[in-house]
Amino acid sequence: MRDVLFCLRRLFAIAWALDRRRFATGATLLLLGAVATPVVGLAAGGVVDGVDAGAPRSATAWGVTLAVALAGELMLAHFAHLYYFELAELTEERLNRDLVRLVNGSAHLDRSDDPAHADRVDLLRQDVLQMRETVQSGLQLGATAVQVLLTAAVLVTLSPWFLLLIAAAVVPVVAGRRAETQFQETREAQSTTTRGVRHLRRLATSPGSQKEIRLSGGGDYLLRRQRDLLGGYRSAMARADRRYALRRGLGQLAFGVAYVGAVVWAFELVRQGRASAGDVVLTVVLATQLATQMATGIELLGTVHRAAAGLRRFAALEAEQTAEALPTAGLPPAAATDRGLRLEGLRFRYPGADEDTLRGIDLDLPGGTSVAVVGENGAGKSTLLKLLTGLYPPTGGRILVGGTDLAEVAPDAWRERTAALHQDFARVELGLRESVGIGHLPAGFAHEAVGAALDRARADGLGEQVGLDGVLGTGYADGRDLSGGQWQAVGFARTLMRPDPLLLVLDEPGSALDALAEQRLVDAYQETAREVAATVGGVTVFVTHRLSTVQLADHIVVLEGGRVVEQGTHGQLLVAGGRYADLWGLQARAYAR
Ligand SMILES: Nc1ncnc2c1ncn2[C@@H]1O[C@H](COP(=O)(O)OP(=O)(O)OP(=O)(O)O)[C@@H](O)[C@H]1O
Repeated sequence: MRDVLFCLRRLFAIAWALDRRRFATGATLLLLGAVATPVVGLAAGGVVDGVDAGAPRSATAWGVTLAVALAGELMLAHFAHLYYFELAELTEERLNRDLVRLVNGSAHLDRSDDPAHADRVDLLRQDVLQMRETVQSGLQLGATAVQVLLTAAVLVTLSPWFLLLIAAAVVPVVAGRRAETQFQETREAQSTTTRGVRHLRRLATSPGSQKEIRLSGGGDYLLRRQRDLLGGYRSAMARADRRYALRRGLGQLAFGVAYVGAVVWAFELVRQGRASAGDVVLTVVLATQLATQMATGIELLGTVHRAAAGLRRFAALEAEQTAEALPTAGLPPAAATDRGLRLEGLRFRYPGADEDTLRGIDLDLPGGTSVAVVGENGAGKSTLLKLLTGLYPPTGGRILVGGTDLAEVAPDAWRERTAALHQDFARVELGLRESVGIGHLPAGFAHEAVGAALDRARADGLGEQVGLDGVLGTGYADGRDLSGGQWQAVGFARTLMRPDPLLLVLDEPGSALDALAEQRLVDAYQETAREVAATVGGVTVFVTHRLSTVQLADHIVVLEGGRVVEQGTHGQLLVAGGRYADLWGLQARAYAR
């Protein structure tokens, strides 16, 4: 019951804050409709007693009451629905917004990389979809509770033994709750499977991956994988469903026996002369109503109870995020720095991983320089960039920005001074202006600012082709899909919206570009970096596998197994004849062939 009260308190508080008038009117109409239900029983008994006693006036008065109560029961519930339906929609929307804020509100990305957290967020997305129904169910549950209480009060005035009927009515409630909890546990245990199925479905149907799936003929394989996953899921859920139905059925059976006993007892009271024929009708009507009310109540309780589990998940996430919320306090980063960045004994281990990805990195990156980070797949290059941009806190060592430990700098303020294009950049399917302008909201999507960012990213041609208000992506009827390189250029322009960044980060610009386009992109970046270096002394760090691009950097860092194994200029590293020289030789031979 605690769960149910918690859920109702929370949802009603949101609904009340969103629209008091609608909430109060909907609830009042529902309650009036609830009162009408037991009145139907009283009036039906009154009619029978009136007729039995040969009192036509009384019978007529009760008849009119019966008609009004029946009409009220139907009409009031209908009008109430008009009010609370919209309110429920508003509540669901609000929770959706809260979820987006929560998922994006933590200081670091650690949680997003945790599969258990991903499962929880996935469940929460489904939970929020149910909240609309829950608000309605919660209000109806309140009205049903009033109905049950009134019905019970009337029955008890006939005979205290009818209390047993009410006690029996609790059995299906308890059994239903148990069944619901078990069902929920099974559902949660299956969340990894459902997430997997959804991923496979998206993979097989989304425009982004469909080309590859079709060409590789992998569709059948994905379907088989889905079938296998679903096979296990369905049998687990079918078992849970059967257990659920059995527990609830047994609960209902207990009430059914008590119901028959109550009707028999009413006839016995008449036989003893302690009750009238009208009382028997009243008992039959009310006991039937009680059965329906309890069944409805269990159904509604189930919905609210299910939602309570979701709201608890929500509250837990909220509490965790509040504890880890982006601290607003902290030092501001230096307005300008020629000391650049310094990494001291930097170590990092991903949450849940068995070993460190970065194993003690010491680097000096003076302000105004461009730094290329190279190394084999998995060397830790992208991880290093994530730490520099503050997406993760180091698990050891520190990063100094202009001499100040990054851990002491306000994360928000640091983010405002970094511009980053990651390997898995976002394809923001909105208008070109928004897709670029979202990189720096204070600029207010202004034509000049967005146009300048597109120019700097050398994507002005795209601006002319699509138009600043042209819609990107196939998610819209009038949207236009872009090539991988064009999407990257939009992402690049987005990063260049940031004014005066102290750190510019570019992770594998060549992943979607040909060599020439990558060179243009890096040139554009270098140019921006030079401008920034001249004004604030920013550092540019880029990761690429193309050494033709790397050679232009002021400083080259070679990572291997999370450690710096070499560093220097292109010339110095070639002379040193180490790892970099080997890689250079390999790529030069490949080009010469
Ligand atoms: N979110 C994560 N959780 C756990 N381990 C991770 C995560 N991201 C990366 N790793 C691991 O950290 C190591 C370094 O990954 P990283 O992406 O930094 O390498 P990289 O040098 O950028 O590789 P690539 O050239 O392939 O992009 C890899 O072994 C990878 O499996």
